[in-house]
Amino acid sequence: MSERIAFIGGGNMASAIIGGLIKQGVSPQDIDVVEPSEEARQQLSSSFGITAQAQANPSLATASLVVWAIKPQAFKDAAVAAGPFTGNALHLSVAAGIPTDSMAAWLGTQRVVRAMPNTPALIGKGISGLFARAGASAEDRAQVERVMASTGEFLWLDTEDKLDVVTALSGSGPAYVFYFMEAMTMAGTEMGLSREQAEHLAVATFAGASDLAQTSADSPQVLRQRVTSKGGTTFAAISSMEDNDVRALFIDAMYAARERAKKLGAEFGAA
Ligand SMILES: NC(=O)c1ccc[n+]([C@@H]2O[C@H](COP(=O)([O-])OP(=O)(O)OC[C@H]3O[C@@H](n4cnc5c(N)ncnc54)[C@H](OP(=O)(O)O)[C@@H]3O)[C@@H](O)[C@H]2O)c1
Ligand code: PRO
Repeated sequence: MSERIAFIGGGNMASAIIGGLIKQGVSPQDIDVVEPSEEARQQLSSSFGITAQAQANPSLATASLVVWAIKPQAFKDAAVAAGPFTGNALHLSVAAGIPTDSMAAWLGTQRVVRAMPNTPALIGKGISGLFARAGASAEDRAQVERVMASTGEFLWLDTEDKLDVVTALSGSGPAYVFYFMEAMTMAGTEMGLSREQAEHLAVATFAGASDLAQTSADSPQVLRQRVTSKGGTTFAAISSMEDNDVRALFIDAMYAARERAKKLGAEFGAA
């Protein structure tokens, strides 16, 4: 990758992608970042040696790819500020909800792709859903794949609305996993383990179970059944969860996340 890449927004997700690109051999000198927060600019400088700009400026015109890594709420204003300099670039957004229709209208180009990554991207173990607008060429898609591969796995979606589902599942998903880790740690501590012991056991359990699910030919359901001896301890725990409708509540929570993605798009994507 010898092309220049500009990031609009230099926070968590931008840093995860930039970290992956630099590990892949991209020079920090080929990366521009627009980031209004001084603290975030300092972080980019100390982590990656990148001197970020406080606002959009004509130097963005040298970028062949612009990555939009800002909150949906800030997208339109940022697009209006940077759009005049980026007309010739391919645009890749990681923002939840904001539709490519809006981006195409704000930026005056059809070369728009959306990605929904997740924070394990920070260690190259993310997974992203990707959707390309019809105006993005095969080479545009290939360029996006090269960038997103630096953060982990990716899969292409055939319709844009499925990105909201990916957002609810794997985009927000790490938070669900951490939430369960927190609950397991809390329970283990209440029952007499030290906090460190309980957290260690919870984190290692998720890591081991995830590796097992990834490498096994069996489904998560079968793997769960293998842990669950009839009349045993796991059976007691799973029965308690089923009696309390934990599965249904969890599914409700994911619908709430998808709904929020749609609302963010409708509210902040309005042209
Ligand atoms: N975090 C995740 O797990 C995750 C996963 C998938 C997708 N995403 C998406 O990624 C996007 C960014 O999320 P994030 O977690 O990286 O947020 P973040 O850490 O808050 O980073 C966004 C950065 O953009 C800056 N910003 C605000 N207005 C700007 C402007 N006009 N031009 C340039 N930069 C501007 C913010 O500065 P201030 O703080 O000063 O406002 C902030 O530093 C969101 O749209 C989110 O939906 C996030
Ligand atoms: N973080 C962003 C949010 O919570 C998008 C997916 C993960 O809105």
